[in-house]
Amino acid sequence: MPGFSMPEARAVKQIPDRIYATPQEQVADFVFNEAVVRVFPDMIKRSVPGYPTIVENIGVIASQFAQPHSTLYDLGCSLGAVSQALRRHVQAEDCRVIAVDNSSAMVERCREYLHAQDSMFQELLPVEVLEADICQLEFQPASVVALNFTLQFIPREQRRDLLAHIRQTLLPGGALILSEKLRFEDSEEQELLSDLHIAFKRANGYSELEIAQKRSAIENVMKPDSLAEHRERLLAAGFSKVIPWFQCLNFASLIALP
Ligand SMILES: C[S@@+](CC[C@H](N)C(=O)[O-])C[C@H]1O[C@@H](n2cnc3c(N)ncnc32)[C@H](O)[C@@H]1O
Ligand SMILES: O=C(O)C(=O)C[C@]1(C(=O)O)C=C[C@@H](O)C=C1
Repeated sequence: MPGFSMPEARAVKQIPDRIYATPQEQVADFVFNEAVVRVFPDMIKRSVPGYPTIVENIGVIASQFAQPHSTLYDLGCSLGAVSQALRRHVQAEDCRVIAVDNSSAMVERCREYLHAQDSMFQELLPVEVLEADICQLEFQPASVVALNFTLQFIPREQRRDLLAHIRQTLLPGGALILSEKLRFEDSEEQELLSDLHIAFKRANGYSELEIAQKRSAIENVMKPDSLAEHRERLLAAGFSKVIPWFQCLNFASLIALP
């Protein structure tokens, strides 16, 4: 399938993530800084089961919801993997992509990667990369909004307002695509799926030390919700329907319809 060959991804230098490989006296809270930016493509692929499939299929799903003359948002874009997938798949007339992140290190590198995509392909959708807080953003009328592993980093008390704001910005026929790490209310399910996630990381070459230190680094900054919490909050924010389309271990992606 030509759409799945990801030529741009191959052009990105894959520096291995060794950030937590040496013992740290005190593990600092995780931040999306320059050190993380350097290894991010490797880190996210080895940490999130199904990540390449999710990213590519966000492009495919978006192509079904994109409306002519509208904006497509990639919120918490990091290095722009989702923006690149949107540009590979969306054919609707006169669309543009707005990618937003509040990490200046991410934004700088994201712009470089999107320029590289521009130099390799013709007739790509125009893209703009904004350094901004997505909770403070003035949205343009949009047909597709992607939050790919971003909402879990937004303080819990701000999540509902952000989703309500996104709902108000969505055009009829559009969609929000929301991917998140999940937590489970059933303790056996929680234990099994988080053990399997650890096994996934181990199978991808992370040591016990790396896994443990990364866990301490993210526990104060990344707060996953359950599927039921996501569904309730999306409905409370004004979405009419929530459709899970992907789950691998404790990572899932949902389509929410206006
Ligand atoms: C796990 S990464 C997202 C991965 C990316 N969407 C992808 O598919 O490769 C989370 C991103 O959200 C960004 N972020 C967190 N809080 C944000 C906020 N309030 N406004 C904008 N970006 C934010 C972080 O800087 C980080 O780049
Ligand atoms: O849950 C974990 O252990 C993770 O490493 C997950 C996760 C994420 O879901 O965004 C956390 C931070 C990094 O951005 C990459 C992956």
